[in-house]
Amino acid sequence: MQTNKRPPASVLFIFGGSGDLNYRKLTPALYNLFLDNWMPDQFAIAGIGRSAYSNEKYHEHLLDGVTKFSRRKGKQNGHWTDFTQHVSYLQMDGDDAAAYHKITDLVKEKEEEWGVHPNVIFYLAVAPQLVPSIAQKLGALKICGEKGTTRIVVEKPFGHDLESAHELNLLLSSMFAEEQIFRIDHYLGKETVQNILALRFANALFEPLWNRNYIDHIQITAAEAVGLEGRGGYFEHAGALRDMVQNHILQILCMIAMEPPVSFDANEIRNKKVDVLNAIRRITKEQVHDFAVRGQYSGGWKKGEKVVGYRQEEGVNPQSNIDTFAAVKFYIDNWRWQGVPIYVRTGKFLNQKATHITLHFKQAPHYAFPPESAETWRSNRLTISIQPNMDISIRFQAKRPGQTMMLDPVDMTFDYDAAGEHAPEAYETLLLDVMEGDATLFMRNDQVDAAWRVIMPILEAWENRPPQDFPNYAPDSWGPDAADALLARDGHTWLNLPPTP
Ligand SMILES: NC(=O)C1=CN([C@@H]2O[C@H](COP(=O)(O)OP(=O)(O)OC[C@H]3O[C@@H](n4cnc5c(N)ncnc54)[C@H](OP(=O)(O)O)[C@@H]3O)[C@@H](O)[C@H]2O)C=CC1
Ligand SMILES: O=C1O[C@H](COP(=O)(O)O)[C@@H](O)[C@H](O)[C@H]1O
Repeated sequence: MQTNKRPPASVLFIFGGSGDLNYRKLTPALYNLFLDNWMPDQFAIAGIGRSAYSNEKYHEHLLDGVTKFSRRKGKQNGHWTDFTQHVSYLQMDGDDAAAYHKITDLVKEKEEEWGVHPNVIFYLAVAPQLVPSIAQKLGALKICGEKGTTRIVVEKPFGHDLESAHELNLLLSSMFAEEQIFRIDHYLGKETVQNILALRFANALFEPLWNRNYIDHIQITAAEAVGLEGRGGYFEHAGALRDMVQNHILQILCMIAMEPPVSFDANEIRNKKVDVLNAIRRITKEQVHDFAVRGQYSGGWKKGEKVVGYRQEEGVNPQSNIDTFAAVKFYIDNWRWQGVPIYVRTGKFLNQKATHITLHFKQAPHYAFPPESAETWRSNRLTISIQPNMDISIRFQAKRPGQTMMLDPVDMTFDYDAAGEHAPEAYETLLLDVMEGDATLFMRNDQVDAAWRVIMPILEAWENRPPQDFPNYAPDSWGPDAADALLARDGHTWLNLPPTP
């Protein structure tokens, strides 16, 4: 085991301890932190839910998730019993204020056992509508007065729209100081997303080109090959624009477009990011049609298997107008990005899982090579692949070997997978940051508000104007034709990278 500077003693309460997020992501991440020797010397994790579990059954349930979803794929499960010494289950209803003594009792017990006052972390991995009720009850607990040692982690989506996000922010800040509130967006914990800052600001090579003088347009794709995976009840209240664009995609856009930070202080990074969100040109409701495209998948075939359409999924209204695909063209009105379109798209049941960002460079001002080789002239681009590939690739023109001056596009690639032996999962990084109290990779209240402000006109226009053509894309495709038209109008096409072998 490596020696790490580990966080102080901590008790972590996971509301939603019996839920999907904890099963798939949180416990596998915590177990990996334990295996990599990042967990504190003294720690306790308590899963919370209404379902009945003995500690033993709870551990079995969690081990199943670890075996299926951990990046270690079941390897090193031999240390599981040691890990579970720290894990318990508290059966309680988050709406029942009288049950909250179970929390203070456990904290007291650990305090006595360890002889120190531990950090207390409340992770709210529950449906958004439960968050205010739980947060209110937590705020009333005596331990929540311990500024700095008590933290609350709130999962996305943060609110349902600008107004509800604003109300939730008010509620949380009436009980917790801003530095105690961790609004999570797991994309910010992804290694390759964090590497955007290193690429841009640790190298003198790219920054001089990173602006409207050299960049023609930018594309951000966050395509998913999976469908709803049983989350129909949630998705019916969300849709792709709320689920992915308002948070993950806008956060990536901020990292691509932000000005160089003076330091890596959490507030400095967040200030620079919020500047980007505030500079995004507001689309008026009347313009939405020209700037945004929505889609919903039909039934059909996916990799040889018959699948139902969105409207036939469990928990979905058979006449649902919810978007399972969204594409938007943004402009950033500032000196760096004026006039550079930024196209973003996301969707369920698309052709492949692929998240990548591409900066397409402008053509060289004069082409002195034979016209036969001009076909691929436009191909200078820099691609940052977030997942499943983790790499950065630069495409440029090179001479084709031979006696004639013919050019071909070639790629020079940095493979992040090969460099970092065991890249931590996003939730590992973020949970460790919470235990350490580092909020750099979390959203501040004004960032959340600003992101909602960007998408509100689109949401409102879509809600007021029901789509006439849903369902409008087939599973395994790249979304509706209108998404291609959005770029074609500007003379561009979406970059669809070849699938991972
Ligand atoms: N699943 C995922 O991959 C992702 C989820 N998220 C977010 O995480 C949050 C949780 O999602 P997910 O885990 O999928 O949802 P689930 O429906 O799987 O889990 C919900 C959890 O909430 C608990 N719960 C519900 N009502 C109460 C109550 N009154 N008191 C105490 N506990 C309660 C449930 O436990 P019980 O029924 O036992 O009471 C269950 O553990 C959501 O905000 C979601 O958007 C974000 C990113 C990815
Ligand atoms: O937050 C969410 O993200 C997942 C996609 O996450 P990824 O890390 O697998 O790219 C998405 O499926 C889900 O709908 C959304 O709520």
